[in-house]
Amino acid sequence: MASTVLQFRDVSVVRDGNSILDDVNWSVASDERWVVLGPNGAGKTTLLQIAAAAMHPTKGEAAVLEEKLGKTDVFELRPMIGFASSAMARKIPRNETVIDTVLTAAYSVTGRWNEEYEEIDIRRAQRVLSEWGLDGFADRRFGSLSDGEQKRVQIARSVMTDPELLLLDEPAASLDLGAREELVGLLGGYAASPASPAIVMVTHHVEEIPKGFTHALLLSGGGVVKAGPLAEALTSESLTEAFGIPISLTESNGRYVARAE
Ligand SMILES: Nc1ncnc2c1ncn2[C@@H]1O[C@H](COP(=O)(O)OP(=O)(O)OP(=O)(O)O)[C@@H](O)[C@H]1O
Repeated sequence: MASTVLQFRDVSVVRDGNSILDDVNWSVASDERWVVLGPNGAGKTTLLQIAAAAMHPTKGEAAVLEEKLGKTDVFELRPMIGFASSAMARKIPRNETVIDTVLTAAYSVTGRWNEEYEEIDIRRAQRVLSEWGLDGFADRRFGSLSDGEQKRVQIARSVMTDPELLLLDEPAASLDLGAREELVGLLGGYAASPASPAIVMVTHHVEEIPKGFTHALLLSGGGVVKAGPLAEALTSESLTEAFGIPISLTESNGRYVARAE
């Protein structure tokens, strides 16, 4: 049976007197795959920070993997959460090999020192690399990879620990069309597997929503415009409201295109 991996009740975040998130109510079940959309400054990254147990709400209550933030040891919680973001990627040493970039996730570090890795971890890292289309890349230096390959390594790293919740902050940002489609295809396959964890992906573009994603959360100005199953929450009307311009959304075979009217 599905469990609740995220439960936000009236969550607000205030910084310098500004409300960054405003009374957000949201819940994510273990078998759901969410896309989070909204204009620049809507609060998407802040929402992910709370989901990652990296930030506490100023007001309200957030539970992550059924543990209330503020009443649990976040250092025990964080290894159960996979998080791929450009901020995380910046911490990966450029000269780290791809296999070590993924392996070090098992030890919650970036940059291999003198750790001895278990054979079981090495085999898992090789399997994860293969799942993300990175066969033959194990000995390459992270900094020598293309943007698309680096993004896939970041995701491989974030699923290495077999997390119960996977958070992706703009995984397809800066990718060319071919690399984007390759990543979206891999994410779609991953999302469709019942063995995969709950996924929350922030993106700026509906074109980047993989098939197999089930729910959408639209944010604007720190507040929820719409949240729910994709077919109900992701519409021309909700995008128009979130972005403040008339937007027309079309869906074809599980993929989306949006443009201003
Ligand atoms: N520590 C802080 N102090 C003051 N304001 C902040 C702080 N952190 C974030 N903000 C502001 O909160 C708002 C929401 O930021 P956030 O990064 O969550 O938005 P976002 O939806 O992820 O934006 P983008 O799409 O541009 O990445 C922004 O206006 C940002 O400037």
